[in-house]
Amino acid sequence: MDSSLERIDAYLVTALRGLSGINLTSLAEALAIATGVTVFVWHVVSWALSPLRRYPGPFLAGWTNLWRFVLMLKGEEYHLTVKKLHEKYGPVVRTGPNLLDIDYPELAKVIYGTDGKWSKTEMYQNNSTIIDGKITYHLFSETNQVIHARKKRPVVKYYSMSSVLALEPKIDGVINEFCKQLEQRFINGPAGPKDCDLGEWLAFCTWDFLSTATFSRSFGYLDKGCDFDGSIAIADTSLDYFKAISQMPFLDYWLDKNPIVRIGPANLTNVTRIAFESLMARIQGKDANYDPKTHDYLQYFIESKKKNPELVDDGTIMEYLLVNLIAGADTTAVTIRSIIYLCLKRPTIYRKLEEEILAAGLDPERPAPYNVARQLPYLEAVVREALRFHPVVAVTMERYVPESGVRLPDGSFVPGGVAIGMNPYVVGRNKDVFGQDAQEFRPERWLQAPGEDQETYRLRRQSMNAADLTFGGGSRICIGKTLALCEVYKIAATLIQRYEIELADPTKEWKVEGSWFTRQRGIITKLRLREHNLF
Ligand code: HEM
Repeated sequence: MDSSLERIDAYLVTALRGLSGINLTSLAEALAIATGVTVFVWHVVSWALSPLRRYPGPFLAGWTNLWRFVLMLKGEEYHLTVKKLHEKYGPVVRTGPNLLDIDYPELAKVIYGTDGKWSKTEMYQNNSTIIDGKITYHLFSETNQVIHARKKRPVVKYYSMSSVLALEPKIDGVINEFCKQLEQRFINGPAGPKDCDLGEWLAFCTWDFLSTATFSRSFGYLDKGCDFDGSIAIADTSLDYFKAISQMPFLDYWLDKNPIVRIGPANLTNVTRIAFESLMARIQGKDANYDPKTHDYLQYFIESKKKNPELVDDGTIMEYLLVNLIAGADTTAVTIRSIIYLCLKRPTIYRKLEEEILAAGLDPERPAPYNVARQLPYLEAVVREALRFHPVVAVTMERYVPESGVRLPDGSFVPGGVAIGMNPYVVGRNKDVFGQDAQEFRPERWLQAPGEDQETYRLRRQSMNAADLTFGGGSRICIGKTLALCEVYKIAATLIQRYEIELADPTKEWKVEGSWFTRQRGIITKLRLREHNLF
């Protein structure tokens, strides 16, 4: 035993002597070169063997995801660049070593289908939190279709039309507060009328609305008139992080999910605290904000736990609460901003919309009822067109091709495991579906044209509906679509019937930031109460 230890000892000494003879700088250089060569060879081999080699796209994108990561970091450019690439290369563009961005509306129902075969890629997984040391995914970020279905089943019915309409009194309460604040601050204030950053106020309204609909407690942005706890700004920063990191998802494990030092965007601490406090108070029967006469999502989720104890626990309820707030507030604000701004920029369209809303016989003292606003054909056309023209989500919504592969309309075959996706911005401008003027904002495209027969209109509308990915599609379609549209119709109709709205400087353009939520800034307006509202 002793002699073998001595032998190992002697061996180590010799080895160390040998190492000390080597120039450490040369060793480091050699290692760096070897690593570089290995990475290079690996890239060349992967590139040469890739089944996606035949598809056109930016040269760098075929080699590394850094191309799209950097593009996203730059901000506003992503969807515009991808659109230009489609104009240059056609319907299939390779935007990553394993990613194709396609503009084949006829495949929308296949890729975003209900059969559960096309799963989301890892790009979604970064939108997650660590709970008890474990990364936890929610309805939006869960990529496993079976687990996703298990999460969705207990709550999906609470987003149906009847459940949403049961919340209408709550929506009305927030719209009344919104109008009260606008009038006090920008119309009837002590210093007289003032310009209003309507875009910013719409965010205060939709955040307060979502918290009221979710746990009967307003965050208080409308009352305070500012992002007083910084949550709206944190949500923006988190999305900026998410949009870039989702292009190279593994980076998230070094940054946000780093177990040693977390290097990610700030957490939505205040939002999480309020959600947690509301849950605890409600379970203990001490929630003073809750009026059992009108339900809210927290109550729906508690009900779902009672009915499905094997699927829903308090942790799952927290997930449901937070995803409502994260996914539901800014998205709705972006949509209402688009409706108001895009129409105000085109006075003929705005006047037509105004005339229709003013002729609808709405009670000027109350927020527009959803069932009336939803029946206005021109408002419907404007909402559809605003979502198409300025989709809230303008990234490639990636899905993995199932094992069986898929044949594209150009005849080429894409094997299983490749990531494919469509971008609502690109597909929404497809000229075959939306017409030669797809680049224009023209709500009339959603209406029957003069002289167009009923059947032609039906088919045209059907193909536009099929290509409309503004709320995603299939089993992963936006769960909050009905809730969002109820809010959108009510707020747009109420604002237009109650106020004369003008852009403070009609020559000024808004500024669009980002692609995961194309949020806009700089919608500065002048508001005046309409005569009939001077009660
Ligand atoms: C006008 C407003 C909204 C728009 C345009 C919108 C858009 C979208 C889109 C495009 C997706 C699919 C993303 C993908 O597959 O990559 C999505 C998913 C989702 N949205 Fe929305 N959304 C809106 C409002 C809301 C609201 C109000 C809520 C909740 C209260 C919500 C909750 C969700 C959730 C949970 C998902 C993931 C669904 C799943 O994967 O099962 N959204 N949304």
